[in-house]
Amino acid sequence: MMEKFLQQSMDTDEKFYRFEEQRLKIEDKRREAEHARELQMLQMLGQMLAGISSSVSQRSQSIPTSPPRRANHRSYADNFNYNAMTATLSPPIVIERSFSLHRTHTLKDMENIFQLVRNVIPPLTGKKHKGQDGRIGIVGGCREYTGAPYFAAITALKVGADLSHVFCTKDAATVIKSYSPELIVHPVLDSPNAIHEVEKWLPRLHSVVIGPGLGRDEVLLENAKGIIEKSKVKGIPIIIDADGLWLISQQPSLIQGYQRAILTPNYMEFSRLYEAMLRDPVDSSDHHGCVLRLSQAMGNLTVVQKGERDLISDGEKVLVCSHEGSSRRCGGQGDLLSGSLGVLAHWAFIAGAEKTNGQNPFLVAAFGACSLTRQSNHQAFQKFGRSMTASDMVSEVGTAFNKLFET
Ligand SMILES: NC(=O)C1=CN([C@@H]2O[C@H](COP(=O)(O)OP(=O)(O)OC[C@H]3O[C@@H](n4cnc5c(N)ncnc54)[C@H](OP(=O)(O)O)[C@@H]3O)[C@@H](O)[C@H]2O)[C@@H](O)CC1
Ligand SMILES: Nc1ncnc2c1ncn2[C@@H]1O[C@H](COP(=O)(O)OP(=O)(O)OP(=O)(O)O)[C@@H](O)[C@H]1O
Repeated sequence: MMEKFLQQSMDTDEKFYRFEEQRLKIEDKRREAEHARELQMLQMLGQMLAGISSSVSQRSQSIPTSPPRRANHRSYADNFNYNAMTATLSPPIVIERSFSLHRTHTLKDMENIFQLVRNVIPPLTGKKHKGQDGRIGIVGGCREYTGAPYFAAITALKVGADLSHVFCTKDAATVIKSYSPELIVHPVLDSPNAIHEVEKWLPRLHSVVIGPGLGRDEVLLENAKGIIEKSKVKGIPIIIDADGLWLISQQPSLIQGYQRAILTPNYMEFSRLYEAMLRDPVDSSDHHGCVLRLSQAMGNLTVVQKGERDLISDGEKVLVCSHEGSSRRCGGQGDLLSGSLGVLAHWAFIAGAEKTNGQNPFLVAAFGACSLTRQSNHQAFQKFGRSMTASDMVSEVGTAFNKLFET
C-alpha cells in the first residue's frame, strides 16, 4: 500500500518536473528573443550617441566590449568611480537560473552558491576581538514602527555580527531598548544634527541598513538622505529597504551607480522603483527582465526582488532563490532579510574574489540572506503554523544558519 502510494507520488513529481522543464524551455526561448531585440536597440542607440558629441562617442565606442566597472571590493575607503553610461548600454546579459525546477540542476546549482556563501563566513577563532566579525548600523525606527529596526538589528546579531547599532528617533529608542539589551540604540534620528550624530559612528561600522521602520516623515527622510551620502563617501556597503526605498524612488540619483548598495524591494517597492526609473509599468510576464533592467538603470547595483521566488540581479546575472519557506506572510520578514544581509554583505565584501569564485560578492550575500530568511520561516512555520510571527522566525535564525551553512 505504502509502496504504491510512494510510486504514485514519484510519478506525479516526475510529470510535474517534465512539464516545468518544457515550460522553462519556452520561457528561455522567449527571453533570448527579447534580449536579442534589446541588444539590437542598444547598438542602434550607441550609434546614435556616437554622432551626438565626441566625448559621448568615445564612451559609447568602448562600451560594447567592456562590462561596467566594478568598485574595488577590497577596501571601504577606496575612491568610488562609476560611469552610469556603461550600465545603460552594458551588453553582457547572462541569465543564470540558480534554482530551476529541474531537480538535478536545482540541487547542483543551489549547492554551488551555498558553497560560496559558506566560503565567505569568517571562522570563529580565539584570536579575534569584539567587533571584528561585524558592526552593523540600522537606520530606522520612529514613533509608529519600532518592530522593524529591532527585527533587522537582532537578526544581524543572530547571524554573527558582534555589534548591532540602531539609529532611531527619540520616541522609538526606549521602546527598542526594552525589547533587547543586546542592541545599542542611539536616539538621534530626529535631532537637529542627526546626520552628524550618525556620521560620527560611520568609521566604526562595516555596513548600514537604511529604512526598516523609518516612516515617511520629511525630516527623517532628509536625514536618511544625508546618512546615505556620508556612507557613500566612506565606501560602506549600504542595504536599502522599506521606507529607504520610498526615498530612492523619489530621488534615484542618491544611490544610482553606487555598486556597494543593495536594494531589497518587495512587490510594491519594486513597482514604484521600476516606474520611477524605466517610465514603464512592470511587465508581469517577464520578472527576470524587469529585475535585470532595474539593476542596469540604477547603475548595476544589486537588486533583490522579494516574493514567491526571490530574484537577485546585478544587471549582468539573475539568481533565483526559491528555497522552501512557507505560505505564512506575517509582517517583519523583510526586516530579517535586510538585517542578515547587512552582515553577509560585509563578510562577502571583505572575503576577496577567490572566496566568491569571482562572483559579485553582493549576489552571493543576497542569495545567502534570502535562503536564510526562507529557512527561518520554514522552521518557524513547522512549529507554529498560522500563529507564527516574525519573532518566531528570529528564534530560528541560529539553527537555520547552521543547517544551511555550517553542516
Ligand atoms: N512591526 C513593525 O514595526 C513593522 C514595520 N514595518 C514597516 O512599515 C513601514 C511600511 O512598510 P510597508 O511594506 O507596509 O509599506 P508599503 O511599501 O507602502 O507597502 C504597503 C502596501 O503595499 C501593498 N503590498 C505590499 N506587498 C505586496 C505584495 N506582495 N503584493 C501586492 N501588494 C503588496 C499593500 O497593499 P494592500 O494589500 O494593503 O492593498 C500595502 O498597501 C516600513 O517602515 C516598514 O519597515 C514592516 O517592516 C512590518 C513590520
Ligand atoms: N509568496 C511568497 N512565498 C514565499 N516566500 C515569500 C513570499 N513573499 C515573500 N517571501 C519571502 O519573505 C521575505 C520577505 O519578503 P516580503 O515581501 O514579505 O518583504 P517586506 O514586505 O519588505 O517585509 P516587511 O513586512 O518586513 O516589510 C523574503 O525572504 C521573501 O523571499
